[in-house]
Amino acid sequence: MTISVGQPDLVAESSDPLEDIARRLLIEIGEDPDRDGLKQTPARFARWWREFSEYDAGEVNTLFPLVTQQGQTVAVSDVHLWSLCEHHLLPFSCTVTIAYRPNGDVLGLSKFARIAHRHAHRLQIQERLVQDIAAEVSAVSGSPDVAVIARGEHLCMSMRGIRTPALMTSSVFNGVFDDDGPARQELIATVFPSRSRQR
Ligand SMILES: Nc1nc2c(ncn2[C@@H]2O[C@H](COP(=O)(O)OP(=O)(O)OP(=O)(O)O)[C@@H](O)[C@H]2O)c(=O)[nH]1
Ligand SMILES: [Zn+2]
Repeated sequence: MTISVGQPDLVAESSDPLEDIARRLLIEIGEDPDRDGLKQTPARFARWWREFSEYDAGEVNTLFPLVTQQGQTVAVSDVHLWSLCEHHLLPFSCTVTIAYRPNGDVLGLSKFARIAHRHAHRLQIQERLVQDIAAEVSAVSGSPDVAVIARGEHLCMSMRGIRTPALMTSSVFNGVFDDDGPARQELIATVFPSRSRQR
């Protein structure tokens, strides 16, 4: 039997593959996974990845019969999300506005955040995040008139690489919001009043 002295053992004692990956990562970056501060880190790493990837946003199908007049725009703004960029597995944070024109029924307010979190809790790029949110709001509400606008900061750009914090805006305008007509202008004026004054 060969005993290596001073080298942490690559083979983890746990049977959890995520813990094994964390242990290997710590060794690869020159750390000792057996030192006191790091002993529990592989288990925490495994819990965090499961918390992220097995996130359950709950039910979103609560619709109420429409009691307001047709043609009303409903916007839920400043929904704050965290997601992970699929290129570097680093976090990006987004502030999202979701708007729609109810088509017979209205969707419960909290359901917009549930939908948004569901799509943020997977490896994403910001352009696809807004598309995915818009598609689910349309599918659940039965309305083709949906707009989603996100502003995000990506740590893969802020803390590594070019190391330049910046804000990225991505948007989807479907149905009545598609052309730059009154519906879109009303939405921008309501949710981003300072920006609409600059037009
Ligand atoms: N369009 C878009 N790009 C993203 C998003 N998240 C990260 N990126 C970019 O994805 C690109 C990946 O580029 P690559 O050249 O393959 O990777 P890299 O060598 O690490 O690039 P740098 O970040 O420039 O160092 C980078 O420009 C990132 O800024 C996103 O949500 N949308
Ligand atoms: Zn990235």
